[in-house]
Amino acid sequence: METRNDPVLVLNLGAADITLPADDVHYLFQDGPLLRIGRTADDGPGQRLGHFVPMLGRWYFHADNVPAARVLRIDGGPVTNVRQKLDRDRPTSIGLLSSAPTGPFHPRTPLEVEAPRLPAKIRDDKPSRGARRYVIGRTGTHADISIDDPLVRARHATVRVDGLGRWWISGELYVGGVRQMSATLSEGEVFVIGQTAVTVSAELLGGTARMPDPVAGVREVVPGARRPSTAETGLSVRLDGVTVYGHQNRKRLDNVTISIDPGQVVAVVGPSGAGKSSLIKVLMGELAEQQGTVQLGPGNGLRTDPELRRRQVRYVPQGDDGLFGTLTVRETLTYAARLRAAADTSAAEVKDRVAQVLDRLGLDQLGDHPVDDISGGQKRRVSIGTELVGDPQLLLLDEPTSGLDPGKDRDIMRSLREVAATYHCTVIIVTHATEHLGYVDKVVTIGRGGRVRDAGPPGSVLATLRQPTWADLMVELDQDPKPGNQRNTPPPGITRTRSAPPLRWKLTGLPTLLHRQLMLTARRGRGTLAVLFLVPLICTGLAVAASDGGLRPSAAIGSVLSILVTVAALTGASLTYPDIVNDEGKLHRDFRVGVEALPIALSKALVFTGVCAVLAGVVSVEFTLLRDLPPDAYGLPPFGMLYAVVLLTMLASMGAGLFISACSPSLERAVTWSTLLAVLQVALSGTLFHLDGVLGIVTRILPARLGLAAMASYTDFNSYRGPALYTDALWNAGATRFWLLVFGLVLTLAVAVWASVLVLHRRWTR
Ligand SMILES: Nc1ncnc2c1ncn2[C@@H]1O[C@H](COP(=O)(O)OP(=O)(O)OP(=O)(O)O)[C@@H](O)[C@H]1O
Repeated sequence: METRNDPVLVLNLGAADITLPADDVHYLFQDGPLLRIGRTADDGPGQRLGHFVPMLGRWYFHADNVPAARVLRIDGGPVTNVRQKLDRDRPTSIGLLSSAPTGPFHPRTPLEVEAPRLPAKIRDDKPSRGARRYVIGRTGTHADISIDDPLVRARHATVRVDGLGRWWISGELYVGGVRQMSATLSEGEVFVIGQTAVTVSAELLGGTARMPDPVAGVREVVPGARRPSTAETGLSVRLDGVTVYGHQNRKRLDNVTISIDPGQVVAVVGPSGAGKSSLIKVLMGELAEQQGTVQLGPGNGLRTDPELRRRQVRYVPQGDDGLFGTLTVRETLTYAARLRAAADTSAAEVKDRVAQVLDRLGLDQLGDHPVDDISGGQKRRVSIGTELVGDPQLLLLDEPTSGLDPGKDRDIMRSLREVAATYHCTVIIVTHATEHLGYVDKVVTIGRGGRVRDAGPPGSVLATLRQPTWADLMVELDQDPKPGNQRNTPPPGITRTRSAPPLRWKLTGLPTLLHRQLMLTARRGRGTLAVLFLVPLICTGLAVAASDGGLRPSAAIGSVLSILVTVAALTGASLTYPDIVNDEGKLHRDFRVGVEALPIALSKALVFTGVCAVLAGVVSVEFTLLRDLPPDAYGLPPFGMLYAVVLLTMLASMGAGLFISACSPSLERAVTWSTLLAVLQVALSGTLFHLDGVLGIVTRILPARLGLAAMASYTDFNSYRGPALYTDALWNAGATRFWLLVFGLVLTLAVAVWASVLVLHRRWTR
């Protein structure tokens, strides 16, 4: 059976797919106009172009050299890297230069393909050494080719032009939906930079570019005046025969074919359960089309990189989900703008963009109001504005008018119409509300079973479907198809899974998220903050009352140790267990625009580390002022030991709380798990039970047990406990043991945060 480490590669060089088993390297040869695959490196005749190699569960194509790479096309796109990762979830097509291979292909059987069109002399031409470099960058910077897109950096890529007018581009771009760091493209070919599709055109270079005679070789292109980008904005959408199966092979979408032009406003209507949300998820790349194809934008290809989808498709969730109520409208849009912009965007640019959106959505008077204090309709505008600050190309909205008063829903529909016009953005609205469909260009009606019944201008749909009103149409759609027709067996071999964004350990956006988390924590309200400080203050009082001797050697310090670590452990977990689960909708929204789970989890962990540092200080100072500390040991002063162990116990528990929050589907579930954790930490810290054998080992993952053991080791607790009481080997004195326990707490924290990142990523890509 195929495993992750044992993948086959399916190659398509024409009508038939061929399968390369993962047991060996396979070599690619060019014999004039013929392509063939060999099992050994010198399996000629012909020139060897490179080899396919399976490595760690993936397939790569290694070109033998740059000219060899340049005569090939993989999946219709140029081969610009000598080492290219291949997609093993779909057949990979290989051809020579721009020609598509024809006829069936079999290993070791020569294949007829069209010969390269360029004369050999010209084929390897490069821009001359002195050729001018054009900078592609964001509008408002000093770029030669300026792109009005917040995701484009000031110096995003550079272009040099060769004698054939081909663009040699270096920088992060997407060609055919695949990410590349460099590419060579001819006039008319399309690449995506940031989220914007750009068509290679001499026009963009300033209009005075002279294309020399190809055979005469390379000549420098004369630079002209800087001019605005002619890059396309607003994504076109083409779905062709898209089918998605759900539970028990019921169709969620059935053979959906739709075509939407750039800048159109489209409403998707249909009864509950028809498949509207499924359609949106397919467009976002969160649901795989099991049959058919989805194409976004011009020439993006069908293998759109999930990262590109995150940039190009922007989603406004239902209701207020996705907004932090304690932030002001301006803060909400400012954080959103920063998270949806290139890293080198200045504060002034962000401010400008936010001011523009506030103005266009009629929110400028409400900039300083907390989101909690504005009306439902205004919140919807803020939610739409949250995506507009990123200058979207394709905006998807889930029920933007649900729950609004009549009149307010019309205002929202009207502003979406304006949004499409001013932002040159394609807008797709899923809605149950049919009263204001006059504002849209096209209505897509979906009936039960995920079938598109009609798609066209609002006026024509009712006529085509022969219904007097939209209400009648909804009733009719709800009944279609008759029960029993809905279940279908998917054809064999179409278990296509979506290509989810891979887990990336990138910290992009962390400063913004940290700032936002600080504001959110500070705005938890005076009452909540007071309780946060009072609980450790009062509980430390109990530890003080437990023994006059404090942490001086005596049999009574067991209770003191127990209370101190319990305070630390419970305080730490209580800070975070409700946090992610409460913010899940908002954090998922950040993830959808390209922020990784790592900075999201880390921003919470770092801010709560700061809170723990203060609370551990409260506990340690209060206790030190009122009671004695143990004698010095292991080169660490007693106050340092008390503060460090209380803080690390708090932090490790804070990490465990974060993990619980990341795993829990609801707040109720998070409360249950954190209560269980609290009980375990109190009961199994070591002073209530004699923890030996397996229990003694297993409980070492509990922060309270590690913290108590570290303090017990520092105070040499085993040596003066009463003979009637048990001793625990973990409590023995010894510098190595003490520092190992401290390390154990740090490790618990690190593992908990790491596991939270994994769980969050999985949750958002499932
Ligand atoms: N996660 C899922 N797994 C499997 N099937 C699902 C899932 N979610 C929805 N479905 C099914 O897919 C079909 C379409 O559901 P979908 O949510 O797309 O409809 P909808 O038109 O958006 O409904 P509503 O207007 O109530 O949100 C329904 O039959 C539903 O039961």
